[in-house]
Amino acid sequence: MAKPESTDPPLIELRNVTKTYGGGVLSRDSTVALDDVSLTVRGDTPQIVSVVGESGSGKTTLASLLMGFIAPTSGTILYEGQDVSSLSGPRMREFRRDVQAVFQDPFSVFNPFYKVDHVLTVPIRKFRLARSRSDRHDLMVNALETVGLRPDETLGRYPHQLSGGQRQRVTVARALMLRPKLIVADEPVSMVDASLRATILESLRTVNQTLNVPILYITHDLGTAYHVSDHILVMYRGTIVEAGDVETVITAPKHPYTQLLINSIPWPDPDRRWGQEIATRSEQVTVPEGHGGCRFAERCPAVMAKCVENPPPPYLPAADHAAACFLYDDRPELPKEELSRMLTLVPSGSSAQQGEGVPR
Ligand SMILES: Nc1ncnc2c1ncn2[C@@H]1O[C@H](COP(=O)(O)OP(=O)(O)OP(=O)(O)O)[C@@H](O)[C@H]1O
Repeated sequence: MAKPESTDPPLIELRNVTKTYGGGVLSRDSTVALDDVSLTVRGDTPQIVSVVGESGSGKTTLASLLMGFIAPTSGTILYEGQDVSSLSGPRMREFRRDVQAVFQDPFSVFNPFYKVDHVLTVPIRKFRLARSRSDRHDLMVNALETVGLRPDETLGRYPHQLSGGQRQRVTVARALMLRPKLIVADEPVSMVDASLRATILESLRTVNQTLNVPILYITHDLGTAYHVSDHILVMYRGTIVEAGDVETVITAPKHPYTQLLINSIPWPDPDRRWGQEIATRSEQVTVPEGHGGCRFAERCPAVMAKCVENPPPPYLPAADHAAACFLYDDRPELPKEELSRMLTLVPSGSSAQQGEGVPR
């Protein structure tokens, strides 16, 4: 059953955010990486939400905006109801603590000349998380154990003495020591061997379930998204084209882009029927260059005349399942800013207990 929605302002809210790189909005050289996206991330629903889409679809841009690393070209980003661009020093510090990142390259946070401990002690000092040496040690041990690492085999070592998977789990430990309200993991397993991916994703799952930390998992890999997440957002060229419960979206995708994406993947279980029949064209349509309609029109096997006139709003082809596609224009329309509300409507199904981790 859905939890009653909290009246507190959401942790982060994107309102009509567009991000354009290079040359200004009207320049021919500019790239619209994110196009008028509205999204709400509530910190009180401990879910793992995956953001999937092919390379260049705007996933990292979305993540960077959510973390305040870059500013939007237009639109507003709110942190607990306050415009991020006007946060005072102390509020910015809270924001930086509340939203933690786990990056693609686990090497990027390690200095090869310092022991692994350094990566953990820096945030402890910066955010004054411990009162004494032994407090600090307990904090590190606790965090490492939560992500499945043995502290005696991790502390005191140099980065090169750990495997890629271990290093990435140290970065997860580092993030969770701060008891964040959200972890944004941007392709956290793409640079490690396939054999180590499962352990990293498992550690994220553990953090999510034992400490109730919501996680935004950015990936181009639908397989891991399916296995690890509760909900999924599918992006195509800077827009969210489909969103919903992961099982529903993967097994019964509605948007032709998601259908193509899913059908192009060799799923491991041949007996299981993934995806759906791909929607096909019922009318002959010429897609003019530079049209202002659906960004997927050029590639869409089901393109219709109206698709090149206006961008489709998100419709609700099924309960808690949205697709921005005119194939569903006989279904209720979901106001764009409501798209992400779906992420809070369906409970995660996890039996997550409030964890006993590090006190805030
Ligand atoms: N700093 C930048 N300067 C110019 N263009 C950029 C910059 N960062 C991203 N872009 C462009 O914006 C678009 C979206 O990029 P983004 O990195 O957000 O996509 P992505 O979905 O994360 O891709 P990938 O999966 O390859 O990381 C792409 O066309 C990209 O080339």
